[in-house]
Amino acid sequence: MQPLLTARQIHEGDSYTIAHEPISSVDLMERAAKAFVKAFTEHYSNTAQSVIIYCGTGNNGGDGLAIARILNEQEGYHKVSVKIARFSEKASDDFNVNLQRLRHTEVPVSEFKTADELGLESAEIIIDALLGNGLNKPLEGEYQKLVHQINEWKKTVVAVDVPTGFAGEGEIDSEATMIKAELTITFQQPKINFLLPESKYALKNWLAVDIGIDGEFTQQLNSPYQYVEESDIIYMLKPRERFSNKGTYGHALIVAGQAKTMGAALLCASACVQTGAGLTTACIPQAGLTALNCYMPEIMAIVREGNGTPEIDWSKFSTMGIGPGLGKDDSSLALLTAILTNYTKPVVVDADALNILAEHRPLWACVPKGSILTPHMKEFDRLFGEHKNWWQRTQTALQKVQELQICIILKNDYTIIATPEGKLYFNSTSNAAMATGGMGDVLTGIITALLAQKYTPAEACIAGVYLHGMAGDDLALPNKLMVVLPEKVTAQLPASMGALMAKKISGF
Ligand SMILES: NC(=O)C1=CN([C@@H]2O[C@H](COP(=O)(O)OP(=O)(O)OC[C@H]3O[C@@H](n4cnc5c(N)ncnc54)[C@H](O)[C@@H]3O)[C@@H](O)[C@H]2O)[C@H](O)CC1
Ligand SMILES: [K+]
Repeated sequence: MQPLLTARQIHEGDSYTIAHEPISSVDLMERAAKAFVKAFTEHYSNTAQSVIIYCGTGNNGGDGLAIARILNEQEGYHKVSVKIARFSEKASDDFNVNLQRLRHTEVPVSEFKTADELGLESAEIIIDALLGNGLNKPLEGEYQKLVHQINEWKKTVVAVDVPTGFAGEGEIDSEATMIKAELTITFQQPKINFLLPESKYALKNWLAVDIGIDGEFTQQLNSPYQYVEESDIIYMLKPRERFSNKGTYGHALIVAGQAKTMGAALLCASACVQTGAGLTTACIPQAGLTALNCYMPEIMAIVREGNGTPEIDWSKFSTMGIGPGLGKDDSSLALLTAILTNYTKPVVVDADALNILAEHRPLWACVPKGSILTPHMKEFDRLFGEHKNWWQRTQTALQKVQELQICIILKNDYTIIATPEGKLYFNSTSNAAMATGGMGDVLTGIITALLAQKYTPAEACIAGVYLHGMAGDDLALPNKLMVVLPEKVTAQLPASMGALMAKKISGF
């Protein structure tokens, strides 16, 4: 896991690294500038392009000055120039050192005291090194004017560490003034807010470059915010053992579907099978039985007849996934109530089952500890009330998982998993080609299968969300697909899991 740190913790990480590596702060800045330049030149390789670097007078500006020198002297970008915004008397020491160094190069440097002094900008690329992680209030005055001006030019902007005016954590005000950057090259770790949807106002793309901040130190800060990486899933993944049989991998029950929404049940149950549950039974309406048998003969059925609740032998099942296409009528309510009052092991609650929960608060007390709720944004707000922004949702999720002793999977680009230990895990796989109906049903099937195979609820969430996104990436990215259907993701799962297991066996 990569810990995601707040601005203050990032600053602590810098100071610790400076003191204990040891390295001087100006050398750390040089390392950061070099890492930025390496990524920049990979993306904007035409050295004949004109590049202007707008610098503040703090350390973000200091980075900008070092970047200008390195681009010019080491990378052959001869049309690099620098403009310094002298909006305050203050300048950091490392800014001053780098200004002296830059004066020994051919890079033209000019300064301005007000945004009005600027004429039209002729450079093709703007590097934003005005303010970084030191932002301590929304932009106003000259900074606000300057950032508006830069955005109006509609040039390609590449931000150093964070787009100026964008706060790395806390509520994002979509009305606030911030640089709109094509690419943000950030140091060491994505800032927490890069992973929330409102970051789209300032960031189109981002990438993180390693600048050698002490990893042991940042781990022990025990941040509640974590970024899930491939190695975490490889570590968690359990092999299929010799002499194992279907009983080894659990028996999952998928409670889903109505006559007109059988697709959701089929997608969910088939994903459960493909993720390796030893046995999968689907509790479906009579009308769906033929479809189920034709779609995937591996799945067994418990048939719901009319509006009655079927007999279920609770002891037979390792876990249950409930909700896709289930509907919210009285029979669905009765079925969900029967499950939650009779079954005590962790279950996965999705879709219509979440909506039933939202409308029947007394049922919440019956949700088995360790259960997993998988809402998208609207379902989340139906359950826990309206939220103005995603930061608020993350904080509510943190609070609710501890209160109810459950896990919550809040679905999005970087799906957020909240666990009862008070952690938020941000997933790093998936892509926009996967944004189609039915994808959530597949996720529920995957997570149910992992619970059946004795993964802990937190592991089932973290690994399930990762594998779901990974299968989608494995299909969409190499083949440049615009759209990936849930059924294809399901079919891809064994191969994607197998690829991770092969890495595990070969020691990565
Ligand atoms: N590990 C790392 O990530 C490293 C980061 N580096 C770079 O350092 C900056 C952070 O530098 P800092 O000097 O702390 O802050 P800024 O340059 O972002 O800001 C300077 C200064 O500006 C003032 N200020 C804050 N908000 C406002 C505002 N809204 N209006 C006006 N003035 C404002 C405040 O006084 C700030 O101190 C980080 O982003 C990286 O780019 C290091 O180079 C290496 C290690
Ligand atoms: K910046």
